Amino acid sequence: MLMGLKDKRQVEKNKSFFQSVRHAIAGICRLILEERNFRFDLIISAVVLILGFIFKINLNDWLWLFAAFFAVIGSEVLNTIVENVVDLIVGPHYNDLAKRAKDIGAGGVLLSALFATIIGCLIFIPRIVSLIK
Ligand SMILES: Nc1ncnc2c1ncn2[C@@H]1O[C@H](COP(=O)(O)OP(=O)(O)OP(=O)(O)O)[C@@H](O)[C@H]1O
Repeated sequence: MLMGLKDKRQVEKNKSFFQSVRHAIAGICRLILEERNFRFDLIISAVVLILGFIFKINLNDWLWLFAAFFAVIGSEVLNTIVENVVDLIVGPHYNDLAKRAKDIGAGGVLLSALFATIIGCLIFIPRIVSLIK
């Protein structure tokens, strides 16, 4: 009980590799439970994964899909960090620099989503077209 409480309010460095991993997993759980956009990205990724199996795409296409997937996830993680740090600093007050930082973070996510959409279209549209023909 005391250990758990101590762990919850820990501010010093992690003492072991397993403690680092435990905190990293807690971070991933937070992303899934608290970030709607992150959940949306995971659902889209699952759909694309299923499409990849259905169309039997090749290794090169899989590599591009994973690159796109991690680009979106990575930018979503960075955006969430920016949002949290900005909220920590300015709190619930309007601030021009806060708006600037959050809008730029959101812009990064949008750009990576655009990159992922282009990759998805380049991989799947020709296959869907040849299926229809
Ligand atoms: N403290 C602030 N000062 C000025 N503008 C702000 C502030 N907080 C939020 N905003 C504006 O509101 C927008 C949304 O805020 P925030 O990113 O916190 O919400 P969100 O719903 O978590 O966003 P997302 O859809 O990216 O998850 C920001 O992009 C920014 O334009």
